[in-house]
Amino acid sequence: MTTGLQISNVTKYYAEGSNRISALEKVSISVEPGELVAVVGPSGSGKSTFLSIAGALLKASEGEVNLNGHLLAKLSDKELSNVRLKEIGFIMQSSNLVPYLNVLDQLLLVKRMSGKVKAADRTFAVKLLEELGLGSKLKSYPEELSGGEKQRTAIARALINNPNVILADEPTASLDTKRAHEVVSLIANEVKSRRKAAIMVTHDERMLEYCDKVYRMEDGKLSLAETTRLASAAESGSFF
Ligand SMILES: Nc1ncnc2c1ncn2[C@@H]1O[C@H](COP(=O)(O)OP(=O)(O)OP(=O)(O)O)[C@@H](O)[C@H]1O
Repeated sequence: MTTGLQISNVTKYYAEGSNRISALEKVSISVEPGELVAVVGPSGSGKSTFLSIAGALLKASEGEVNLNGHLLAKLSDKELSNVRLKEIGFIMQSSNLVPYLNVLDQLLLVKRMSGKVKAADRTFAVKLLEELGLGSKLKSYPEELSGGEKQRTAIARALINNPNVILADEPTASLDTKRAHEVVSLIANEVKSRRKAAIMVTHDERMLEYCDKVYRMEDGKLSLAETTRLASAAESGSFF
């Protein structure tokens, strides 16, 4: 079975009155297990549309998305929601934690949504939280956590169902530099050690050092950024 994420020639049109605007044009990318790729690009270039299609939240107008061996266009709505729950871990800009659940229960809630919570699930949740430096915070509520701790809880929550694909949308948007490095290096470690295929949309050039490849989205077209161009552009601040 093919694993990871393969997106081939995906085009997305939005209807706007009688016009249609094309938000993505023949976008192709392949992300292997254990690989973390970044997607950068200006506002309105198509990054959110791209991540929504990769995450089975939006259907492509043309082209093919193969997620972990599933051709998304062939799945029913029920099958798609199952794929989102069990095979994709989403990490968003803000951690979106449930205010009245403690850290451990944030993870167990996700397990509960996909079936009964077993003793092994609880053990795995504790292990993940310890791995992410939250071993002493299992019983803490979101309001008692720092921004970085909240985002680390969100990373653990994204991993609790052991998905093969991780999609992160600006995961450092609400963090200071130190916390941002902490969070992205933890994402990179989990991606490597647990062999996830991961895409991170980011505006934050400081985070690119953790990524295996950097792609640039411009006017709905995705291209691999050349390392040399990237380094010099990031230095001059012209890349974003
Ligand atoms: N639901 C929609 N209906 C019509 N047009 C849309 C819709 N969603 C996005 N667009 C348009 O598609 C293009 C790509 O938008 P998208 O949100 O994917 O860009 P983005 O790179 O994520 O931007 P940002 O960095 O500001 O979040 C833009 O021109 C946007 O106006």
